[in-house]
Amino acid sequence: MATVELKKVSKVYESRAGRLNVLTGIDLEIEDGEFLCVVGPSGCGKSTLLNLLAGFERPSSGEIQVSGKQVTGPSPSRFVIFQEPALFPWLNVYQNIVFGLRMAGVDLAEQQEKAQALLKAVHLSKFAHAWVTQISGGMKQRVAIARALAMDPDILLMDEPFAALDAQTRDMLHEVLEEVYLQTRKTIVFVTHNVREAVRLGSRVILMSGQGGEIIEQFPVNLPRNRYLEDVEVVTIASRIRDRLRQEVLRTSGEGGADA
Ligand SMILES: Nc1ncnc2c1ncn2[C@@H]1O[C@H](COP(=O)(O)OP(=O)(O)OP(=O)(O)O)[C@@H](O)[C@H]1O
Repeated sequence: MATVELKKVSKVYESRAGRLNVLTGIDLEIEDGEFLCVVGPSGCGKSTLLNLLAGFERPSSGEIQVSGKQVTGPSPSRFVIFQEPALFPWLNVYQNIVFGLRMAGVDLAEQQEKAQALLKAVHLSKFAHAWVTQISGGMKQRVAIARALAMDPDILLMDEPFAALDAQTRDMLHEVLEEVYLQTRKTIVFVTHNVREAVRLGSRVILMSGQGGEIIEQFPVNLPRNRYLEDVEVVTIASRIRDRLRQEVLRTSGEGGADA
């Protein structure tokens, strides 16, 4: 169980330039097994929200609880996947996936069993012994997903994980992630600039304000899976969100925006 609760969470950064209210009074509940996507204008505090959930940073006020326990720092039960997969270049695909298990002292047979299942889940069985320096960006990100799942976290926190990939590779990663989600029902919080990606993947999309870091609207996505970026329903919901996002960008006269 990993129910996440944010209670009046605010984050303020103080710098020589002044005080920056990045998040203000965020109240949010994320259900166990929910796939929550976060969109909003550039610089609105999406990554900050994820960093607070990860425990990399502490709220200036308010509280974050996971399954009733306050988040006070990072934990292997909340695994973060970034845009750059940060794999160990001196290890092959298999060794990267089992790295955390090895460190945790998991016995060899269990490491092998888990790795084989994960390699299959991310469609990399044939590449188990490839060096990570020799595989594509999309494959690297699949290794990162498998490495995260090896630790069996309660929550996956994903910060624009597919933003650097070409459209075709991104489509494939959407399919892999959706399969993984359907198999594991992990709670996922996924930050993206791409509204259509958010609707294609999420069971709910939250839209953040351009300034002051509030949630201005929430969009449930009650569409059956598997979904595709081109599905009429996906496109329709995405265009509603994009219109609202455009209004917000204009309102705050920011320079940010969102991809289609
Ligand atoms: N450690 C920090 N110290 C000071 N300001 C910070 C710090 N981290 C982030 N900020 C500022 O907080 C604001 C929100 O940043 P954040 O990265 O959370 O936004 P974002 O919505 O993820 O942005 P983007 O969409 O461009 O990735 C930005 O103005 C950023 O410059």
